[in-house]
Amino acid sequence: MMFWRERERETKEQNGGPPCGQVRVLVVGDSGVGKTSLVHLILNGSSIVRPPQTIGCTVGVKHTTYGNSGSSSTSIKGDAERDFFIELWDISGHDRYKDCRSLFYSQINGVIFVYDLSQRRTKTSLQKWAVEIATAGTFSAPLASGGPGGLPVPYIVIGNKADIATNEGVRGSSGNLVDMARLWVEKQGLLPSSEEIPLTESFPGGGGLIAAAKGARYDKEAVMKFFRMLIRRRYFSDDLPGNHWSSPVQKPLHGSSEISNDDDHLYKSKSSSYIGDSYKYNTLPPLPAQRNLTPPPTLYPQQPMSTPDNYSIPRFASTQDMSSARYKRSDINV
Ligand SMILES: Nc1nc2c(ncn2[C@@H]2O[C@H](COP(=O)(O)OP(=O)(O)OP(=O)(O)O)[C@@H](O)[C@H]2O)c(=O)[nH]1
Repeated sequence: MMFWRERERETKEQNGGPPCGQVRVLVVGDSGVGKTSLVHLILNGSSIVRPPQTIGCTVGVKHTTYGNSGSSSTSIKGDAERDFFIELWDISGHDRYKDCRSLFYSQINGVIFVYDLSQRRTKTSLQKWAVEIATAGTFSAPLASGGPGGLPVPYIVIGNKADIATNEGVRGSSGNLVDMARLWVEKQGLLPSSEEIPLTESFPGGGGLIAAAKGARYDKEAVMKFFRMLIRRRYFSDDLPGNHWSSPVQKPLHGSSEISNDDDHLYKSKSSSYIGDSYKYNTLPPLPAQRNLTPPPTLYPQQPMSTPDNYSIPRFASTQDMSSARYKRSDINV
């Protein structure tokens, strides 16, 4: 038995590197915007009814595969399918963790910014989050130029709670609406792709809710594409020195449905609930210290306290939105 396991391991290693890999994604945004709910949905495909308030940071891990034995959209020529783990670091948005949360900004491959479509200030404060991460974080496989606030890794922006936002985007939450949202999250998390969205009568809300559910289902695919893009950048890009499994025959595919351009800092989604933001990028190149950090040999979750590269990188800090109001959990009336 040991013999075969050993042989299998050797074969995989001869095939271009260790059998699995890992990318780290921060999930950030103001308290109560729905980060924990979103992570739970990504990991489990179902809603969480009463998410606890995150204390500091919670890490969830999603398994996926990437390589030529998967779907054509994830294929890499000449490369066997491998296991990858997406670490989702759900950072508490509460102000009480403001001074210590930079502990978690280590070896970042990508960022998911989350805001509440019904609370406009949660969107404007994303710039502040971007500056904080860019200033205090260390990055794996950084981009050649910085994004919002100097952030040197790809990111997506997710507008959550589409079910309670009006077309104008500013309506406060109410208890009933939150209940409706829970119902919606349950439905959209459990629906197989072939199944129709439930009839209008199933929901107390009407067409807007159904549209939101449809949009969210579509965007789950967008999130997976984002993860695959991060895997490709870290492990299959010829441009990044020190990456595992990079070889002339392992060039990234540039399929039309994939996020193939590394300069696409922001993944732009067309759907209603995942909304691309038109950040203006500054033109600062990444500092030498931010150049590609050597990835670890396996994909097991990294321990933030033991990471040797836990240092601060002084970067240009935007003053935009520094005055954004505090967002209280009570504002969403849950
Ligand atoms: N209406 C509605 N409510 C949602 C949605 N997603 C999450 N919620 C609710 O919003 C509240 C806050 O959600 P969380 O996931 O805990 O928010 P968070 O961003 O992780 O909050 P912190 O842990 O404080 O940073 C909970 O009551 C959720 O049920 C949604 O899409 N629509």
